[in-house]
Amino acid sequence: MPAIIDKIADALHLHRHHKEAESAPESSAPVTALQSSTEETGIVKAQSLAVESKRPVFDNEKVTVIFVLGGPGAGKGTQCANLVKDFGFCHLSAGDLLRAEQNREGSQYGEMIRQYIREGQIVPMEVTVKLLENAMRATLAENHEGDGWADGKGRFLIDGFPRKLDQAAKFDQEVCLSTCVLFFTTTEEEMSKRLLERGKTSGREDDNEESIKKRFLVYKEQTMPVIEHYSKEEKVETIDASVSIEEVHETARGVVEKLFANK
Ligand SMILES: Nc1ncnc2c1ncn2[C@@H]1O[C@H](COP(=O)(O)OP(=O)(O)OP(=O)(O)O)[C@@H](O)[C@H]1O
Ligand SMILES: O=c1ccn([C@@H]2O[C@H](COP(=O)(O)O)[C@@H](O)[C@H]2O)c(=O)[nH]1
Repeated sequence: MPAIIDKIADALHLHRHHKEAESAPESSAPVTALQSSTEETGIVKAQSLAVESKRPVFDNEKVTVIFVLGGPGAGKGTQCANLVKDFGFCHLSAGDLLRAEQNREGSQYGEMIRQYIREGQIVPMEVTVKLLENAMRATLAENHEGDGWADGKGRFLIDGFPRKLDQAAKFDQEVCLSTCVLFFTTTEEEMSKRLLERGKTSGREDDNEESIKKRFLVYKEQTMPVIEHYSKEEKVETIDASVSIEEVHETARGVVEKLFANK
């Protein structure tokens, strides 16, 4: 394991394979209780102390995870916001969680995250997967109201993740087996135009020409293999994102409706 990853894993207590009992598949071996750290927010918010186990933290029979992928600026965040209104999902953007951690006072990962994001590179998966797991746990503990949230159930749109094959494997095996991938596609030219327009007001350090080029390259080299992987498992729903926001939304809503109808 490279030194930086090892250091992060140590800080997150990942070498101990902590797991919690809540929402885990019933057939698995019993585990001991959850212990929360004193920290209110951030990566180490809720660490669990449990016996070694390889099962996912959340049971995919109860917790639905839909990954949302597509190139930078394809419109993932925009469509997630629409699907939240339609279906009561909890929308978790991996990029937003990383930016929040980057800006969290006292975070030991802040500077590292900033550098990765500026370069369009993928932050070491231990950090991102732990942020997602913590956010899911916190949401499930909130007693969220609405369809799909009774009796320990939940439904999540995980936006901009997994960006790399190793993240996909880690999340599916250790956090929750994903149900499907919504894959938004359009041309690089269109994505670039949208990002540069967004960059006029977003304040994002990576909405500039230089970072955008790097993000496209990382997307092609590292994220496309994730799409190919899930395509082989017949989990990918490809949605044309070149049309208007409303038209993309109609298609996306139809896809999710079908998915829930068959669940
Ligand atoms: N179908 C569309 N037509 C035109 N503009 C769009 C469309 N969808 C999204 N946009 C605009 O494009 C920009 C990028 O959209 P959005 O932030 O949803 O993309 P994203 O895929 O989440 O980006 P990133 O990967 O960088 O997080 C936003 O300014 C949004 O308003
Ligand atoms: O799983 C992830 C997701 C994102 N990143 C980094 O964040 C930026 C911005 O992501 P957006 O989805 O566009 O908000 C991305 O370019 C990566 O640097 C990551 O490392 N891992």
